Amino acid sequence: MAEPMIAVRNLNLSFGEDAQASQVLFDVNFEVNQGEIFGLVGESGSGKTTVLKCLAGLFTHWQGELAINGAPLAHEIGRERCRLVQMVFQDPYGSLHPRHTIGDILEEPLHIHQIGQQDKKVCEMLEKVGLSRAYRSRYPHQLSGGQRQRVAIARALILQPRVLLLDEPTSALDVSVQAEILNLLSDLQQQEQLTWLMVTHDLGVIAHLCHRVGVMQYGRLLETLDVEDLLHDRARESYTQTLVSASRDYPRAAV
Ligand SMILES: Nc1ncnc2c1ncn2[C@@H]1O[C@H](COP(=O)(O)OP(=O)(O)OP(=O)(O)O)[C@@H](O)[C@H]1O
Repeated sequence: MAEPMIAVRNLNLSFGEDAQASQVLFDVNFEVNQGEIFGLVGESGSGKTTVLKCLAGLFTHWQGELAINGAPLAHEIGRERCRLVQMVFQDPYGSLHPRHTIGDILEEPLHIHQIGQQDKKVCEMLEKVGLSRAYRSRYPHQLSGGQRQRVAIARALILQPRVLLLDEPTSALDVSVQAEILNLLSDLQQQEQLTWLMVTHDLGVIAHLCHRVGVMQYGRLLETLDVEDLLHDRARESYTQTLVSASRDYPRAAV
């Protein structure tokens, strides 16, 4: 059988030391296949973002095994990891350098990885995310929230990663632009057959994009299930059923 694109095995992580240590991930296990979109859901503080940050190399003191396409990830982040795994953050306001132009922001990863044809690649990537090449000379504060998130997505994709990690990619955006960004993400995923792991609170986002879902509570993965089973009340765990019904009662509340 083919290796999963993402493998998370017995992932544990604590913050602090000795008596002050607080464990936030407990033996988290799941796999995501090539081309699949896997959603992580669960209440605030359950550890979803922490799992993404371990895979992205933003936390390095985890224990367990992480692998991309069968190759184990080292704890320290290297250049190769950046080419394999990229992350899009929730807040497009905070994630782009305010004094760099959009052109600089998109060229920087190409420069670091010594990839040629930078100008051409930046223009192609802008076009892919629905922005004209005129945006290259603009600064982040001159863009709308939706346009900034398009730039953040372009920056994440410019190195052609195998895996994209998305942390609530639409929740900081105005409701009117959320659907635009979701449609863009969905188109890009189909074109590139990328593997995605995304954190979301929004049942609508899960229904629109995800194939399978992992449900987290208190740092543990309670169950994984197909999105169809989640949406049709076929979850095994009563916690999952409660999350889904809470989200139906309050469509924009936490799932
Ligand atoms: N750098 C850190 N230092 C100490 N504790 C942290 C740190 N980052 C996260 N935590 C703790 O880890 C736990 C899990 O946080 P995490 O951000 O992964 O939750 P989450 O499920 O993504 O929540 P949300 O949906 O609110 O983003 C929380 O209790 C949080 O306080």
